[in-house]
Amino acid sequence: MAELEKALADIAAEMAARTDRGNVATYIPQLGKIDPQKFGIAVATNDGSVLVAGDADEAFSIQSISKVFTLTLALGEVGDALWKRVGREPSGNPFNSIVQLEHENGIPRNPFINAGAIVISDIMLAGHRPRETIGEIVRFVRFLADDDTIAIDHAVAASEQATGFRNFALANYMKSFGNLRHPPELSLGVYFHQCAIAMSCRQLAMAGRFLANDGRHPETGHSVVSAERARRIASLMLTCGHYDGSGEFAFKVGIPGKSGVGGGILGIVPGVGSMAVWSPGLNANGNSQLGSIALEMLAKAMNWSIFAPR
Ligand SMILES: NC(=O)CC[C@H](N)C(=O)O
Repeated sequence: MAELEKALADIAAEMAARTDRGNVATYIPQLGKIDPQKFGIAVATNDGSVLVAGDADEAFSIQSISKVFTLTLALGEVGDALWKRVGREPSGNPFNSIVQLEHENGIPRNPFINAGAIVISDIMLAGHRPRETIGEIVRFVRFLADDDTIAIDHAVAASEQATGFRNFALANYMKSFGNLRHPPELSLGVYFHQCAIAMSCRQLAMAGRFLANDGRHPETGHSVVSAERARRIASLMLTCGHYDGSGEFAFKVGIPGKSGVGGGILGIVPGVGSMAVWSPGLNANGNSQLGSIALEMLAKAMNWSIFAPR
């Protein structure tokens, strides 16, 4: 544990000093206001410790990291039927790309690109009003993190709703193929609100624990998903969690991860623990620039690559 504590402190100190911080997302105006100097990191180990460094208790917009939680919920609701409407292959394209949908019958490549996550939101809407589905997502994340203070940042949701022209295009396009069952604006309403959930690194690391622990909530031992499902969700994080930067992240860090344009990354080391990092500046693929570097340093220091023999 002392080794991990030192690794986190060293990483936070190095990251505070770096000037190559990437650029904050400005296409969602509310995110453009965030201070790029922020840096936080947290690790929740399977044996119950939580270690943090930097701004690990400051909430930020989780954005696409929410797609891990909605995929988990939707699989619980409809099971493997979900895969008729969303693929499981890396897209090799930016997170908000529309190009593949035309040739692939409006079926998004995977649940972690925007198009895929909008279909997942549509699946979760079945039989519910948007506010009920949004409530279900927030309750699930609170349960996973063991923290009832987690909430949606409504200014971020409104900001995205007002400027989400790409996402409206994706939703309308998929609707034309029959891959959305509800009016696009309702599926998008769910999607924008899940992306606007605000969480700290500590809360995110806590929420990811079930994925590192064979699908079980480590404290209660209760099953959140089956062990097989936890492995499958983690495998998609590895292959698709960083969009067209997924190969690079797997190559350099070697753990399943999911990024968001708020600058957060959730990382999973099966059997060991869950971790979250936050630095708002993004690289060219829309993934946290220093967050990726920090996780690379941490995985190296702790020998956490999933490809390292245990
Ligand atoms: N990569 C992301 O985090 C993208 C999510 C963001 N809400 C969007 O739709 O553009």
